[in-house]
Amino acid sequence: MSPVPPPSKQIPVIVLAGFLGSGKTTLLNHLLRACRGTRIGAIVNDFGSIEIDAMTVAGQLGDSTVSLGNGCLCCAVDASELDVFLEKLARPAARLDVIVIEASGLAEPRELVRMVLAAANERVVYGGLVEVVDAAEFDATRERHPEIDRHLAIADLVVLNKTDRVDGAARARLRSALAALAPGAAAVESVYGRVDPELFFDRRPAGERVGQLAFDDLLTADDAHPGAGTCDGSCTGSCDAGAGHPHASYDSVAFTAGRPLHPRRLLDFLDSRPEGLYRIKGFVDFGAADPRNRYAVHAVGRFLRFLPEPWPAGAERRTDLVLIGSGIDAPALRTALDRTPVTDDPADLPDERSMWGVLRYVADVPDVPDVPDASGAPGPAAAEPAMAEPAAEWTGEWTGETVPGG
Ligand SMILES: Nc1nc2c(ncn2[C@@H]2O[C@H](COP(=O)(O)OP(=O)(O)OP(=O)(O)O)[C@@H](O)[C@H]2O)c(=O)[nH]1
Repeated sequence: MSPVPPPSKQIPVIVLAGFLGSGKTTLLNHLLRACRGTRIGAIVNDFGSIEIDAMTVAGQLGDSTVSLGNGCLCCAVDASELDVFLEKLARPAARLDVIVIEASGLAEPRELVRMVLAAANERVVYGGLVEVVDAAEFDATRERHPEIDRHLAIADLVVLNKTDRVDGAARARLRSALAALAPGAAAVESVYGRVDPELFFDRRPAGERVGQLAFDDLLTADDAHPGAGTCDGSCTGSCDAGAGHPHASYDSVAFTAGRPLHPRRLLDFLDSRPEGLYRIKGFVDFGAADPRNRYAVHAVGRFLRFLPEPWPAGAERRTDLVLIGSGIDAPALRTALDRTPVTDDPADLPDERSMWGVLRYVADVPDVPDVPDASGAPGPAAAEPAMAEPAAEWTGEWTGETVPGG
């Protein structure tokens, strides 16, 4: 009997990687909003026990969004878990054109790529590795995590994000550093992840670059995950199986509160956060201090930003935060956070002025169009952002540029 031929149309699976806070979710949100009829399936692999990224991915996508939950996909025993999710997304009824896996900011992209390549599902094909780089934090991150060089070396597309946070000279320097680190990869700059979606939907960079990242290379790589096969995939960062991965030395703290937080006390907590606490993300309920809005909070390094957005209809009023850092005292952080909710003491009720500290970190949200279509009109999906973002002009112009040396 002859083997069953693979289906004619295979769905590219793109791995979207990048260090903590580099802008992966922002970019994925942009793609989902600017897709113009292209059907995208998203797999969000979050780190920490609350799935903040899954909550922020635009529109929630219903059946098309699969969050892998707590832990790091790269630690899964084998690719079977990923296969289950890919199977679900690749079924013909879902009619997807592309699947994007947003890796945890601490995932080892090589492992994720290997898993996609090894996927049993014949309806999917590996579509390339996109590495998002935070222009403002790149040097510091690279110092702490030299393995970033290894990630860039296998990238098919490098997105130099947050270029609004650096000047022209720094941008040029970063571009040439990335050219050396990611030879052969296309490079593109962006602000708030606003890259041309065509880069993701119509191109299959890896297919055209056989040799850069071949299946065999990955299977025989001698620097493979030393602990692969020993972790159940539910690690929260202290798992030994991840030794050698960026997350090996990281811990996460998940904090949930049903009571509103006191703005002043939360600000005190944030202003005094320890150096090693690299990333904070989530949603805050300030209760009576602003009953209309919940506040998305993002801290990356010393950068802090609050983004108010109206509470979704029917959403439970509560606070969910994930804190990720290295060398952090998790119990002490939890104790400090436990002190931030408002108490029953009437004198403790926040007033209007209590919000001033928070408002210092709220960005203006000018009304700018998203990536224009061929007619110059703003994309239709741009009208309904799921998460308020400080908007910025799209500067992620596709240059088709291949970095010298490639
Ligand atoms: N100034 C500036 N901020 C940005 C840009 N892109 C993203 N951000 C902000 O950076 C923070 C982190 O962005 P995310 O998209 O959540 O980053 P991430 O890589 O998904 O983060 P992890 O899931 O923790 O790894 C958020 O506050 C974003 O609004 C940008 O181009 N410029």
